[in-house]
Amino acid sequence: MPVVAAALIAANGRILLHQRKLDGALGGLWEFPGGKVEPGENPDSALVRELAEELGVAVDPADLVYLASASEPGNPHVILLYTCRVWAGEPVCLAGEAIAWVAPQDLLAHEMPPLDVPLAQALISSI
Ligand SMILES: Nc1nc2c([nH]c(=O)n2[C@H]2C[C@H](O)[C@@H](COP(=O)(O)OP(=O)(O)OP(=O)(O)O)O2)c(=O)[nH]1
Repeated sequence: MPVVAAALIAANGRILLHQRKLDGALGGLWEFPGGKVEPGENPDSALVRELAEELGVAVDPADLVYLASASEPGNPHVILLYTCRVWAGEPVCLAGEAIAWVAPQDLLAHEMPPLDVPLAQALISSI
């Protein structure tokens, strides 16, 4: 089951993390915003939709740059991480518990779901 996620990278180098709702699956953990690819969608269009739903921003699929994927034994989900440096609108928290702009060196200090950890490491290595 494909899941797509984005590292929004601001001009000052900070990266947006999204805190999941406290009461749901993986509650309270900090992740890269995104979600499941629905039937009939391709990964880019799913991520554009999720970023609009979760953050209220408009992203051009051409500004999504694939970076890395993560999966784990026994879990049907595979997460594809894209970076994005261009969007329209100021991100706000529409669906989760909170958002935060985090310096790269502080990413791993945030408690993350398991698959977001190697994605964060790949991101840190890439910038
Ligand atoms: N970000 C993240 N998601 C994970 C991990 N492990 C894992 O099973 N997942 C699952 C939880 C969700 O079912 C799915 C991510 O989708 P989501 O819950 O954020 O987005 P969504 O809005 O499309 O999903 P939903 O509310 O309809 O269930 O991936 C992980 O390590 N990180």
